[in-house]
Amino acid sequence: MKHIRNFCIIAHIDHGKSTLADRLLDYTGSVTEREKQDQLLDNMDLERERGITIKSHAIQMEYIYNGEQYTLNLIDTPGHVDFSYEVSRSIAACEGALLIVDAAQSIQAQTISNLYLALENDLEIIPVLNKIDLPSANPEEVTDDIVDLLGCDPEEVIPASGKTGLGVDKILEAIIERVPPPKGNKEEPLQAMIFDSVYNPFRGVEVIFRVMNGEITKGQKIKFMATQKEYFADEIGTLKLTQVPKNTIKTGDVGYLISGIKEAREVKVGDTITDARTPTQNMIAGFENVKPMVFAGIYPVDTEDYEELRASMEKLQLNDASLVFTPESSAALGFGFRCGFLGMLHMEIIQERLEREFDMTVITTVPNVSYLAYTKKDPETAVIVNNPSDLPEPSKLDRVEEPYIKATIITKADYVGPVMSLCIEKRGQITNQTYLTTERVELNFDIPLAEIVFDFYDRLKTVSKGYASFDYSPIGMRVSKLVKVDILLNGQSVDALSALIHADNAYNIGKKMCEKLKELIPRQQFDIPIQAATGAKIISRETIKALRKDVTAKCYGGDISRKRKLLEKQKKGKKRMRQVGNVEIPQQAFMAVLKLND
Ligand SMILES: Nc1nc2c(ncn2[C@@H]2O[C@H](COP(=O)(O)OP(=O)(O)OP(=O)(O)O)[C@@H](O)[C@H]2O)c(=O)[nH]1
Repeated sequence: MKHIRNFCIIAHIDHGKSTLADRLLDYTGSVTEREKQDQLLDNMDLERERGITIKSHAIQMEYIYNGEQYTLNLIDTPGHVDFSYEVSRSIAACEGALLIVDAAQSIQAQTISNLYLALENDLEIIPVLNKIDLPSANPEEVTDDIVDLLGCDPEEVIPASGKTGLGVDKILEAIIERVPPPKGNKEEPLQAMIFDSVYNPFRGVEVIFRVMNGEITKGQKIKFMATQKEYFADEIGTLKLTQVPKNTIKTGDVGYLISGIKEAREVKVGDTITDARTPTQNMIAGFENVKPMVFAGIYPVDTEDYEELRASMEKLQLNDASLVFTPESSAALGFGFRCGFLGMLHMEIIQERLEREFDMTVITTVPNVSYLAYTKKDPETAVIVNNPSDLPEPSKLDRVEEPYIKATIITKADYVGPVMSLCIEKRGQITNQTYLTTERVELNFDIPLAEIVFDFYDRLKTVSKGYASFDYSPIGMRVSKLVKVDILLNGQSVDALSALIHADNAYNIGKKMCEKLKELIPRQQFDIPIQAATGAKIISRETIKALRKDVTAKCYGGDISRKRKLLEKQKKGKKRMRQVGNVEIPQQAFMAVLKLND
């Protein structure tokens, strides 16, 4: 155990985490030339394209220092707020963290929020000043920022470059010297924490764990404490670039486990693995069932594809336990599913995977967060509202609660005004404002999750000209005045277009919705009135004028190739249209409420 070091890398997005991780692997000789791909740790196609480490993995390196061999387990942490629970569990599996700060960008919101997580878990922090090769680097200033943030000595900050490899040796030295070896007792019953799982269609779910106490042996009968399920440890081993099977994984070490688990749902990140016969009495603290944060309806474009969509979603769920769905039906869209996602990025990923892996074209409805409603009849029992149509009638409603988050924003002093206005427009309450330097300010807000999951980040980028970084964490439910805004097309209410909106904004948003839908819904042979309503009250109205005859006439005569192009364009456009009553609605219209400020 004395020769094991478990560490993770925490950084703001794009500060060079993956590049530096690759360098560490290189330097310790953990990778052969052949195995070198440009971003070793990001091996899912989608991840690579987006440049975001979606799933955390672990990798083991061997390093000889002062004549002694050390095992270094690098535990990768996902870089997006949607996956913050996984980050917290990965951090809990370590004793130390490299805190990487870009020498040109300095400290950003994610640097701070990840740092807090690491400090809560008592990790030893090794500050790394990265990208010092950049001409725009500001090493002295940024070192001062780091010293201020951590209260450390300037000498503790390691200057480095993932690009040139400078400083990598110093980083490895610091990991061995400064990060404490794992504690734990090998005589105690097995107690290991699951911090990740990977789905393999041939071998079943691969569980990634860190042994806290005791040890795990191949063939041992084990139990997962949260799910109460028992398995045999068919194969265990350590994670190098490939899996290396072993007979035991000892106290303090990190490994993988394969035991024929077919569904990702059976493996819960944060759960404790123990021995089935002599179980530990203590589950590792911090286990939580991950809860979806954002809900949306997913419907097949073609109603006949419903069963196929169900089969595809079930397959997706096998390898993505955080995706949840229940059947629902909509008067406008027919049969589909109400799906729960960890966040907007997760939702986009699922939609994209449905298209790529299953060739399903789907209509997604306006996403919403999960509310709690209490009725006058039973004001103690919460009704979970994941769909606007689940909201009880206003006359029966006692109160509604919505999820709030604590937001951390770091920006330049020049943009404090616009950033504050944006937060206030989004119903945020400022709780703190700290000048990190004379130039840079940290702002804290309590703000409803519903206001930030959609377009907040884009708006923030615009008002700060890109000089703002942002991160958040949930802080619970608060009472809120919410109303359901319905949209009527041709006098008919289209349930899939309804949205839950704060009462003070209902009129404004209803009006903008009508205007946006007028832009998005193609003109047809007849006038289409668009109305927004709360309850029986119409709050806004627009009309899509009927097509004039001579517009269609354009399709006749003239150049044949042009006509074909036009037809093709129409066909493509059709792909994501839904006929509701006698009105054709394109996919964008179902998302209109998200694009009101475009
Ligand atoms: N000049 C210079 N560029 C670097 C250095 N390290 C990383 N980069 C570049 O910075 C960008 C981001 O690097 P990544 O390693 O992907 O950053 P990351 O923090 O892993 O990003 P996420 O995984 O998306 O959070 C890439 O374009 C890298 O080529 C460095 O030391 N010097």
